[in-house]
Amino acid sequence: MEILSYMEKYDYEQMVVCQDKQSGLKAIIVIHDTTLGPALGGLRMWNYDSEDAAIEDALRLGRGMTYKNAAAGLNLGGGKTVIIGDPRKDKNEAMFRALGRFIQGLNGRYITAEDVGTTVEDMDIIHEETDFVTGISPAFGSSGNPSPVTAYGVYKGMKATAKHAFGSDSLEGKTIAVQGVGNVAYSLCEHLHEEGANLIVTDINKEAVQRAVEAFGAKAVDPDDIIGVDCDIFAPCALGAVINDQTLPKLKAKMVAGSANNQLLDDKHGDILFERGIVYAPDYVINAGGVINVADELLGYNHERAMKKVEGLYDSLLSIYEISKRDNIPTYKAADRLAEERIESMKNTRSTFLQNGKHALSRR
Ligand SMILES: NC(=O)c1ccc[n+]([C@@H]2O[C@H](COP(=O)([O-])OP(=O)(O)OC[C@H]3O[C@@H](n4cnc5c(N)ncnc54)[C@H](O)[C@@H]3O)[C@@H](O)[C@H]2O)c1
Ligand SMILES: CC(C)C[C@H](N)C(=O)O
Repeated sequence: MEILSYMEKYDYEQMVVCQDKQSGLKAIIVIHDTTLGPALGGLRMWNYDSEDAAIEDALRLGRGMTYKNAAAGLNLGGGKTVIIGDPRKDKNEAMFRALGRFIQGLNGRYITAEDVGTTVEDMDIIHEETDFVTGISPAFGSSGNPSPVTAYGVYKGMKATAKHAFGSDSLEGKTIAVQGVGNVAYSLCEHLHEEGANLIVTDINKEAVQRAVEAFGAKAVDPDDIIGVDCDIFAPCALGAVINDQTLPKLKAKMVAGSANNQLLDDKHGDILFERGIVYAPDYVINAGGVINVADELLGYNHERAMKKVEGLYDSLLSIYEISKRDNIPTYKAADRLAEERIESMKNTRSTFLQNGKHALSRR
């Protein structure tokens, strides 16, 4: 890919390519935009098919974090890191220590946390080398694993979306197709099961499927079949770009609401959902619970305060649906507009002259 042209098109600030031969670390850190504050975004470890695929994923995810943090009202910019490798086979301590040193070298421009393929234990190792990591063990006064909080936010957001799509926020008796039952989705299924929803699940990991079948009486289907099952709600909770030209014709759900980042392959797929009357919960709004939770660490972690903000995702989504209805625009566009307006308004504030972060006359 033409990296610099892509970065120019979407106005990225920085991409750092990290290599450490001894530990096998091959990582890409992307900082998209720091207008609102340091870039906070998770660390994904995935067995990418190619370096290009990893770079593209890091770039897309980093930009998504700018929008997520802005829409969530956080004073944080957006960034992301990916490590190329199989999280089940290729992890070692030195790899995360090496990455921690690269992150420390950015001097606070980027702060990391968990994403697909990484755990609290990995963050604890990174923490040996840098302060710029969140989601570490609660023993350090940190917030721990963000996944259950992300799941709670998705659950609340799903209820708000159901209110808009079906006229009631009850999920009792609704059939919900869940794609990927990993950390976030398992916890989401607990909430949905408790409320009386019928679950259909899939995963490329058979053990994850079995766990959900046993715990929630979920029906299991093959990964290729999940998109076309008869259901009320499709919940993408695996990887990105699942709403695309191939999957859209098969989709039977009335709404799409899940934890996955970058669910739309392209904006045009959000337009098609809107034209078909399928309510789409903008991914970076509904899945912001985790980042809201880890961001609270920067203030001195307070669980109640963080959860109160996560509860607010219900109303944030209702406001987005209101704008979408009023202005007859797709929901993803309504969300983008809110995020972009916040960033633009702060750009102006940031342009006020300060010398080394201080008032110009502060040496007197
Ligand atoms: N962890 C968080 O707090 C958080 C916060 C916001 C967004 N997200 C996003 O939510 C999604 C899930 O994150 P997670 O932390 O639960 O990750 P995870 O790795 O625990 O779970 C993802 C699951 O998806 C499965 N999967 C991958 N490809 C699949 C496919 N093609 N079909 C079916 N299943 C597939 C994996 O086997 C895994 O079980 C990701 O897109 C992530 O970026 C996570
Ligand atoms: C900061 C982390 C909790 C980020 C999370 N993986 C997300 O995509 O929002």
